[in-house]
Amino acid sequence: MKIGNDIYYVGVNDHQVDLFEGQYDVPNGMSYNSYVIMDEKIAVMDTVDANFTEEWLGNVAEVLNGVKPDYLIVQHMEPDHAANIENFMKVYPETIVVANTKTFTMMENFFRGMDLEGKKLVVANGESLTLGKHVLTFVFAPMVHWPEVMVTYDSTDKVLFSADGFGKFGALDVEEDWDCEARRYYIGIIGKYGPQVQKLLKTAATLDIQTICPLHGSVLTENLGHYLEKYDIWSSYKVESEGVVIAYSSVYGNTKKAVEVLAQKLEEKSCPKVSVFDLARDDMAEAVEDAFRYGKLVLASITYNADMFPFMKTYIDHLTERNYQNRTIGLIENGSWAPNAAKVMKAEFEKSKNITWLDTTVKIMSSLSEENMEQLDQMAEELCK
Ligand SMILES: Cc1cc2nc3c(=O)[nH]c(=O)nc-3n(C[C@H](O)[C@H](O)[C@H](O)COP(=O)(O)O)c2cc1C
Repeated sequence: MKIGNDIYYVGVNDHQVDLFEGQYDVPNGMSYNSYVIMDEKIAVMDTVDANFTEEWLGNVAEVLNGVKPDYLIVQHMEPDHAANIENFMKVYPETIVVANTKTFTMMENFFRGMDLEGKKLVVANGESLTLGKHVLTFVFAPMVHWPEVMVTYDSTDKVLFSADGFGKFGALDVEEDWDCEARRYYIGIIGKYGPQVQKLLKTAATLDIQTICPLHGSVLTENLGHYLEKYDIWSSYKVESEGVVIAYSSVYGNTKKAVEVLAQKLEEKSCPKVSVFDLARDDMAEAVEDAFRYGKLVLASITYNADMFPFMKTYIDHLTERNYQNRTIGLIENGSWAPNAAKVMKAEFEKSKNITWLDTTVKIMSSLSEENMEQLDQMAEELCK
């Protein structure tokens, strides 16, 4: 695939991956993107995952068509992109590896014994490399999402090679909505680093960008304002859409019943969107994604050894770890002798910024009482205000 005049896509699709980054379900697989810029000097942008060495080297060789590459530019050391640096250098030993100091340090640790003596070009933030027609400028983007990350701007074709930024789950041979899987990817993987992404967006706003080439997911060529706006919303922790997420943990079904009653009441009141998650069974990353997408959240948990249920604890950890803020939360607890889940769930958000708590907390003793039904009514009323 050709992008612009001299840029070629040489990435691969992965449909074998079981969990991406050890935790994310990727039903439509994953793509590991890599690009070749053919100019007077030839640059290869990043490598791919260790399971795709031959396929990727084949893609690169096809584009090179017998010519030797001059540079291998390494924007990010995470192994899904960087695993083949040594393999590449074995095939093309005269290549100069272009990276920043932090990247080279990580490279030494990942590839012990790889000798890059005389084959390193250490670049500084804002430094440029001229390939011929193409001038590449390196912009450091620490913690988007590792500390060594840099993105690369090609001012000739107005392309931003954005590393993991603007990436998504899903292989490129599967058609799917960008927003949904890019949001789940962003919130899950980069969500913690909103301020760093905001900083990068400010730099990006000063550049004339016509194409974004991320390391995962589609190359973005049209309507770039849409993607930039989404990244601005996500990285500033703003509410993206009106709606209520209800996340629950239930063993015997009574807390689940309360959640169903609440969801029905909200729908009767024409709540714009109600998104319900059983935290033991549904995709945790999607439940996290939706909590950041919508403005209101209800957490419903049984009391479990004077604490909340373990899946709920994990869920709240995922939220607070990613700086969950600027939102409204309501609580439903259940217990058969000393319900305590609401108190412990609330305490988890002590350090979270700008959380509004619903006045109504629903306290269930084993099964739903008439009073609980009224409380659920009040809760629905508050959520729909
Ligand atoms: C392992 C375990 C520990 C529990 N610990 C408590 C507890 O500390 N306090 C309490 O009031 N109930 C406790 N319960 C009882 C449940 O919270 C209670 O039965 C609740 O109504 C279950 O709701 P559900 O029908 O949605 O599963 C415990 C239950 C289990 C299985």
